[in-house]
Amino acid sequence: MGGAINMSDTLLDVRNLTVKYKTSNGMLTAVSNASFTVEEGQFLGLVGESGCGKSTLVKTIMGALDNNGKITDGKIYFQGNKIIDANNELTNEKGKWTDISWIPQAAMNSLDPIERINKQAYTIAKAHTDLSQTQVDEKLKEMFDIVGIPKNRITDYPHQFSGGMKQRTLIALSLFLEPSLLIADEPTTGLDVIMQDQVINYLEEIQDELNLSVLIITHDISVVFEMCDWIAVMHSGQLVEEGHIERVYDQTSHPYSILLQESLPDLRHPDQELKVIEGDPPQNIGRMNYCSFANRCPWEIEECTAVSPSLETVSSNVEEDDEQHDHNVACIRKDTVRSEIHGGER
Ligand SMILES: Nc1ncnc2c1ncn2[C@@H]1O[C@H](COP(=O)(O)OP(=O)(O)OP(=O)(O)O)[C@@H](O)[C@H]1O
Repeated sequence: MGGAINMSDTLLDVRNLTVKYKTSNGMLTAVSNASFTVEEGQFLGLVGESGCGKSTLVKTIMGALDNNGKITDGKIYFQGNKIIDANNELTNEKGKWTDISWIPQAAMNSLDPIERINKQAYTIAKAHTDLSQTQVDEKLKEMFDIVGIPKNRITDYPHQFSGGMKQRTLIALSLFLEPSLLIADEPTTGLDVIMQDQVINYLEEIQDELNLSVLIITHDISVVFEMCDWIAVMHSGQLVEEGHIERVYDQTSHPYSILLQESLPDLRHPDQELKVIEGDPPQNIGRMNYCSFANRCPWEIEECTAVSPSLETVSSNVEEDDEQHDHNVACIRKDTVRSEIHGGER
């Protein structure tokens, strides 16, 4: 788990974002009224099962939404500047691409197999900077050092690396232009446990050495508990729980997060019996004026299908102004759920 961070400036600020896709069945809501921030130096883990809208959120931030996708509400700010809103207006395009670096899902396969790594880095650099090949090589060597690959291997071809090394090469390639924010989509998926561990360790090292902010997108809540300072849990387009990792781990409060935690192996409790989350998320066609988890939720009552719950701070036993311990949950039954699960701890 990541260490304590110094809360300072807000780097990324996503406010009330709703993104829809035009489909043959109507407008599908992929992200509904989502708000969250990434602070300087923070590791935020955005977690949820396949199809919940994680990639849509990231593509929106990067201005890379599919053609049939549209922001219907909300705004995104980066370093205080609005970079995108419902008019798809991009106000800071050049800055955005060098300050935010994105490793898309399955990006390992996007490394060009017939081009040396340092040449690929030069191609990336050329699009944004005036750096020479020699300057690129120097920067890349520094990054190879941080991710634990010998510097002299910057001239290798991708096929000369193992899966974990390729993933770390991608991290190096995404960092050598010194972005403020790295967005890593499923950085450990498809790697074996040892390589997953390596990638996690190197990302932690990067946090220490570069004071970088990282948004990690994953379906694996244990990866988030292992390496992030903050967590945001998403279910079928809605952010359902978010907060400081320690609080969310100790007092998980949204029914989906509770079941998600019980459905995946927990590195701290390897003997725990795994449960299955029954049912499927709804097809969010039209307005989302309901809780997307209602039809799968053991605590569901009629009202859950009649309102879209917003994130609200849950009671905590720390000082009220201690922002680092914020813990927000979008569930109209959160008090009942919390008292059943955590009893007197509330
Ligand atoms: N171009 C598109 N057109 C129509 N629907 C789409 C499109 N892209 C995504 N969707 C739908 O939007 C919803 C969110 O998809 P998204 O890819 O953002 O989820 P995800 O959480 O990233 O899933 P995964 O982890 O499998 O990539 C899903 O219901 C998906 O089917």
